[in-house]
Amino acid sequence: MIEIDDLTKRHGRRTVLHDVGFTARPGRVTGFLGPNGAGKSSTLRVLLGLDRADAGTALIGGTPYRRLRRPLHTVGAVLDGSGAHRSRTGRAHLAWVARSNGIPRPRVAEVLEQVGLTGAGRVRSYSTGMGQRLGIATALLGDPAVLVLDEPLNGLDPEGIRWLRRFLRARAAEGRTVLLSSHVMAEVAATADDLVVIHAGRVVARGTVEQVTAGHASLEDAFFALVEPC
Ligand SMILES: Nc1ncnc2c1ncn2[C@@H]1O[C@H](COP(=O)(O)OP(=O)(O)OP(=O)(O)O)[C@@H](O)[C@H]1O
Repeated sequence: MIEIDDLTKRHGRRTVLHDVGFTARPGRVTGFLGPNGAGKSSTLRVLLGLDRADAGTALIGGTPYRRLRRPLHTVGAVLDGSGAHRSRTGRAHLAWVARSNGIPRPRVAEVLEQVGLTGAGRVRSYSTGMGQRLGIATALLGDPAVLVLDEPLNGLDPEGIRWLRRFLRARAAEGRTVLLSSHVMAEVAATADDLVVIHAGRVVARGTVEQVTAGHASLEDAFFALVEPC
């Protein structure tokens, strides 16, 4: 479970998050949707302990990230690529992360299998989709109940997008909490159960996909009705 309450974040005199609040629940994929600069990454950075909020709370399983005793076992995050060195193999990268977090080595083969990267070589030869899968494999190492992905669809081809949609749905079906930020509306509508729409640092809608799109032909229409000034 992810619980975000009244989050406010300022950079200098500019407020980039205004009382942002929402919940992402276990067993569901929550789409975090908004145009560029809306505040998605800022929210996720606070959630993942990379930045401090000026006010409000962001909890993962009831605890702020910085107080988690075993973060990799609680939340898996995919932010900017895999973070792997290009001259390493994906397997070597995962083995290194596992070792430095006290995760048993056999887990590496399990996560490689889960993301379909078993036979892959050095990271420098990876496509965008493979890099994304390696990031996801890294996030899964600690078998966390919560997965957070920031713009995971960027640069993926149709096959990669389909794979990711099925993969995230399967993780939610296992009872995990999946939070997925994106500005790709049609894909989010096809993947998510719940939506949180953020615009100019404020949550402008939240609810199930059906609730947020009610009265509109598509999520795209609902989105523009929410974010465009009348
Ligand atoms: N370190 C920083 N200093 C100043 N302003 C910042 C900083 N980080 C983010 N911002 C501003 O905060 C606002 C929200 O940015 P954020 O990256 O959270 O948006 P986003 O919804 O993730 O957009 P994108 O899809 O473009 O990544 C933007 O106006 C951005 O310029």
